[in-house]
Amino acid sequence: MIELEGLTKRYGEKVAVDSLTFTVRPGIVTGFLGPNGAGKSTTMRMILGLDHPTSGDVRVDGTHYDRLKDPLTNIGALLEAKGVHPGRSAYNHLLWLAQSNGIPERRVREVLDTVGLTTVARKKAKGFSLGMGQRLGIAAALLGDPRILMFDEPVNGLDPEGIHWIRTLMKSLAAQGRTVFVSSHLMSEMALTADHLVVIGQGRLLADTSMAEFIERNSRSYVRVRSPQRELLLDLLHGAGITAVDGVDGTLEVDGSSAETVGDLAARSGVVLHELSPQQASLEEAFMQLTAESVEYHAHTGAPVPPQQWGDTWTKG
Ligand SMILES: Nc1ncnc2c1ncn2[C@@H]1O[C@H](COP(=O)(O)OP(=O)(O)OP(=O)(O)O)[C@@H](O)[C@H]1O
Repeated sequence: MIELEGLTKRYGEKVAVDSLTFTVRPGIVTGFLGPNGAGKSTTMRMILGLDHPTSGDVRVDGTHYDRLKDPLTNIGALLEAKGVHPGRSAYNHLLWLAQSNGIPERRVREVLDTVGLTTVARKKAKGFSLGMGQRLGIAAALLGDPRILMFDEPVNGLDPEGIHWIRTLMKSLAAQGRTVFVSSHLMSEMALTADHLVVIGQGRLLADTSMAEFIERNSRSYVRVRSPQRELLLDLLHGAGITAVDGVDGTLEVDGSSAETVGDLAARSGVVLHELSPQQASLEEAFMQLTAESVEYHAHTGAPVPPQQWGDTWTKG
């Protein structure tokens, strides 16, 4: 479990992390989302004791990180896929980490196998691709068999097979009862991986909710209808008190009504339909729109969007 309480980090005038209070629980994958510069990496660095909070507190399984004995056996983290001496092989990098944390050498071979780097284990890290570097970072996080795992943008640089692999890995680690905390700015990726979401914007907490609740609140569902008798259909819908708006290519988008209701209504009046399909707007669209709005606002006025405003839009959908 990771517990944050009023966690705050200022860099001069800049408030990078602003009074964050939330708990990351075991047994599930918790996604940590927010646009670029929202404060995700700074928060993760404070969890690992790499940055000191200006105020507030953060605990890893009830203890401050710097009081953990052999920290790799409590919490494993992938922060950025650098931190590896370029002249050192993957094997030696992991061996060095293992020895400094009291971890047996056989574990090095196990994690290399888990991440699929066994065949290149003796190659120097400087020849590694971005994806291989990510896998090595993940191997290091797994080395101490920790109960808590934290990944900062783990799919960066991975190909589709690699993305699928890390998604499956995170879910299986959570299914083993571990705490899995993973940051991303990609809503679509999180929708496939996370059970719970913590969303921040400009350092502040905007949402701390289950994925199911988040989807229900933020994805718009509607029925797309296409008819050669569009005006007649519109009159029918309005007459029945059903709202429809213009969609793409002459279609209508009907909110708050089922496909069955619209189909029955049209059939009773002999209106021909060429399409009748339930639609669900993706969470990625909602996330991109909110992010884009905030970026655009910055560009036009130079004034930051108050995080609460973003949060209100976000949570009310
Ligand atoms: N060492 C530092 N000195 C000054 N400002 C910093 C420092 N580290 C981070 N910041 C600022 O704090 C804010 C939060 O940055 P952070 O890297 O935590 O965001 P992020 O959500 O991880 O972004 P990204 O998705 O782009 O990685 C940004 O405005 C960043 O410029």
